[in-house]
Amino acid sequence: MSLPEIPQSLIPFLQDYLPKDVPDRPFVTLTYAQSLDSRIAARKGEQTKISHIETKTMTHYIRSKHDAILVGVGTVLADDPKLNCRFRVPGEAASHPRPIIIDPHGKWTYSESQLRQIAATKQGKAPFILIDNTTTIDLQEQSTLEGQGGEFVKLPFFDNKDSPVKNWDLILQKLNELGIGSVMIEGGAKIINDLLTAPKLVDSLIITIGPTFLGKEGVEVSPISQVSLKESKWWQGAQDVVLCARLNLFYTSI
Ligand SMILES: NC(=O)C1=CN([C@@H]2O[C@H](COP(=O)(O)OP(=O)(O)OC[C@H]3O[C@@H](n4cnc5c(N)ncnc54)[C@H](O)[C@@H]3O)[C@@H](O)[C@H]2O)C=CC1
Ligand SMILES: Nc1nc(O)c(N)c(N[C@@H]2O[C@H](COP(=O)(O)O)[C@@H](O)[C@H]2O)n1
Repeated sequence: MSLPEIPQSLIPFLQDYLPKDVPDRPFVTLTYAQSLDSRIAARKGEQTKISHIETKTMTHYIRSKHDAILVGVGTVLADDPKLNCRFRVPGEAASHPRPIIIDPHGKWTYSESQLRQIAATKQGKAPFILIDNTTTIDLQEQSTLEGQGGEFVKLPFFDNKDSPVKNWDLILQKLNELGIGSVMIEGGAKIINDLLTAPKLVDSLIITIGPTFLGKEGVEVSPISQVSLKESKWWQGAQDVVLCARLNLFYTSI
């Protein structure tokens, strides 16, 4: 499916929040779509459409500006996503980000995924799958993945079981070594909640808010502690609003 043109007013609106060079790690954009009651899915393990076609196109425009797109294993298991870029500038080739999947225990089977089909048909890139050093890799899976240009990448995740931020330092350092200059992090909830409290690691925050309540069974985004934002601004579309902001280093109370 190809997407319609992006609303022209979104281009200047997003400009200051798109990747630039940052020292020693990739530029990090945290971006997702949520309901009015801060849910990103209606139920655990379920994919829920929140974005209007306008803001979906925006997401793909943002994908086109990043070297990589990262999600957790909970998201690939629930959504079986494509993680490619379906936004086209007329006359230009597609600019697909590299999918990065965090799957320390090796729970996801790449060969059965939609991502495999996407890579096989050159509609996107094969992923880099980040697993723990101690996790055994299935040789057939490895051969399928590597044959398409993807990789299993080992990291000592389990050494930092109680410190998601330490793991994020490792992840971003590894992406830097892999030549990734910018990464768009789409979720899911665990990752978003962790990163909302890591202002030193997140350069831009872009949230789409749709006019819906997903209810108490929904997958909630709510960081463990208070988080305040700076440089925030809003865009109003036909259905959704979009917030661009940056994370404040310290919570500022009134
Ligand atoms: N509306 C939206 O924009 C989006 C919605 N979603 C939804 O979110 C839900 C999935 O969210 P979750 O279940 O929270 O899963 P998740 O996608 O955040 O994955 C969590 C898992 O990833 C691994 N992981 C993540 N960070 C790690 C770290 N720093 N170190 C080691 N391992 C790490 C762990 O195995 C963890 O259990 C799905 O229902 C999906 O549809 C996902 C992305 C965007
Ligand atoms: N921007 C946005 N709006 C929604 O309504 C969503 N449910 C999501 N979900 C994210 O997009 C991924 C699906 O990507 P593909 O279309 O398959 O490429 C999904 O895995 C979530 O990360 N995003």
